Amino acid sequence: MAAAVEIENSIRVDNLFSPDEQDVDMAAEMASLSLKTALVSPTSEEFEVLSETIQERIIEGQGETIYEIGTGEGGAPGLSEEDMQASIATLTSVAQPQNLEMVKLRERKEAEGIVVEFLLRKTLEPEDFMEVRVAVVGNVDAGKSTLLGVLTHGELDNGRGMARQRLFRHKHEMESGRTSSVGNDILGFDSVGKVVNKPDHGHLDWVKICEKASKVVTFIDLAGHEKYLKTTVFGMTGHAPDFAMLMIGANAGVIGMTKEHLGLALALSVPVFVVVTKIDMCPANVLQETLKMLQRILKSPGCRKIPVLVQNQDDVVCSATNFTSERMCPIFQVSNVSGENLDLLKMFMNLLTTRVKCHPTEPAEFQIDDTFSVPGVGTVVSGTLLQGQIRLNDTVLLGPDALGHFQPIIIKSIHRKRMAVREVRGGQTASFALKKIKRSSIRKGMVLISPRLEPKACWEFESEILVLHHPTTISVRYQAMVHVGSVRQTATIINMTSEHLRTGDKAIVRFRFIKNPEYLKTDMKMVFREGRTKAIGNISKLYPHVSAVAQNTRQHRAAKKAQDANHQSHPANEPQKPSKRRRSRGGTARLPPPTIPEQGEASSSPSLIQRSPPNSAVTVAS
Ligand SMILES: Nc1nc2c(ncn2[C@@H]2O[C@H](COP(=O)(O)OP(=O)(O)OP(=O)(O)O)[C@@H](O)[C@H]2O)c(=O)[nH]1
Repeated sequence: MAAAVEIENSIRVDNLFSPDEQDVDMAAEMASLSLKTALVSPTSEEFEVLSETIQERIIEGQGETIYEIGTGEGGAPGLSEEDMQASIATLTSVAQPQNLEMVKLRERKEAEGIVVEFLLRKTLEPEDFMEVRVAVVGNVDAGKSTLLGVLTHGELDNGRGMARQRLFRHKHEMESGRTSSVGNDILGFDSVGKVVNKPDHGHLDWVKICEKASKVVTFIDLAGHEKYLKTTVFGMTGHAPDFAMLMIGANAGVIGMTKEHLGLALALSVPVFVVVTKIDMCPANVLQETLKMLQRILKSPGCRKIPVLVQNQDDVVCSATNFTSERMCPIFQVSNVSGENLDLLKMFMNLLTTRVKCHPTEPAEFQIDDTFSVPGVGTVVSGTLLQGQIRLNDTVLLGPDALGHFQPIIIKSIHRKRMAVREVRGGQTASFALKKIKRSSIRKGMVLISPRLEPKACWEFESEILVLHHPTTISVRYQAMVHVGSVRQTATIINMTSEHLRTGDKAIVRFRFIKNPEYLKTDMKMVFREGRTKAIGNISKLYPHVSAVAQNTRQHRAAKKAQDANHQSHPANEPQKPSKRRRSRGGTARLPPPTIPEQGEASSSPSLIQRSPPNSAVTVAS
């Protein structure tokens, strides 16, 4: 018996300290894969490991990856023509059984031969496609709507607003030539990166695009005019863009709302690329001036970006593959009239991948950015699935309502870009038809959420904020609009770590929503604004809403008593009751108006990113 134990133990010890043969083999195969000649003539085991590695990379890249041949250990980069052909043949035999299309992106000469990069992209089912969301921002007349018209409809502009006509949604937009609402346009790429948009008499069939596409880029076209800034902020927070495309007219340069929009993208940590338009009508010296100014702003301590002028396909591959790092800022120079460099921009968009990493096992979380009542279908909500997966007939929780409650609801049907599908994954936008619910009981900012998350709504939250601009000072009881995800609601400052806040000041501030409790999470980015007053922040603490029943427990009464005693010295921190006069008028409970009147709202006041302390993420020397 004792001997048996000894033997058993010795086996265990052996196992612990010396890897078994299989592990040794595996390690050797992995090591051989890092050689630059790994694909020239792999053994069957090495081939197996290569297949698995590529499969993992495709899953990680949500359907695609870029593979470089000719670099690695074993000497200076580059392979002979013969070795390169053998390597490409190996990669092809790995790709084919996995249903991967191979597209050569670029080839370069190195010290010992050539290096080639391939895009490997999975051919998806007709009802599936990868998704990337790009928010389009920039000053009025920068050419935003025109560029989207040209990209999505494949016809150049005439310089007098022809291309944008296809995108305007309202009569007043047709007449004024100005975008006023958040618009969506899509550009589909097939598995080899060709554009699949084929307008039929000027009309785009989204379902056809999605069926043919492996990747669909959704443009969130945001208004350039200052009076629509509220809509623009909502587009940047509520539509969860992966990237922001900042458009600048070459002639006009960095003017008006350009810095404001750049600052917004920086504040929300959305990677930015710049498109300078109208190069066909801009004198060379003016274009140089615009580029110089732009580069100076991007490199300034507040932005700390690395501007990269994209001039050829090499630059495109290089900037697209490094773009997810927020530091890099590719700059394109295009003309919507002559079409110059539009192919580079399209190639870049084809290579972008969503920043949301999807783990289907995570509990679902969907933020609602719009609601509809569709005849014959019923109530429909649209928005973005931030994590997890939602399938047809799933039961999810909808909320919070005015009392902070969430109610179970069944998903009746799902559309992605107007196409009926059976499921949605994290990072994708969708519309859901919901069973047994009136549209009027749903508001933007509500969520559909997995019951596993046991969601709680909150009236109050704490945020570390930085004031980007305020003409005077902000104090307790100040009210302004809070934007967090698709939540857009006025909130009141009920206390903060400083007595007053001026432009450039930082503080921890406790807010209270005035109308409804909301579903929030810590670390969400928020924008707090009223007119030109703006602050940005990171939510650091939530005060979950406690229902009336729960509030009546003995512990809660005791806690409340203690809190009341505390608040006696700070009456301003009390949640407010409506005044008698308001109650008699049937008014809702609101806190008094801001103590600081809005002054000096002249258009010359500093922009969002002009004044903030050094090292803050958004200080830009103008
Ligand atoms: N010559 C030339 N004209 C252009 C180019 N791009 C746009 N335009 C013209 O510039 C004008 C303004 O373009 P829009 O696309 O409406 O500008 P926008 O940025 O969408 O403006 P808002 O919707 O108000 O924010 C139109 O008359 C376009 O025809 C270009 O590359 N070259």
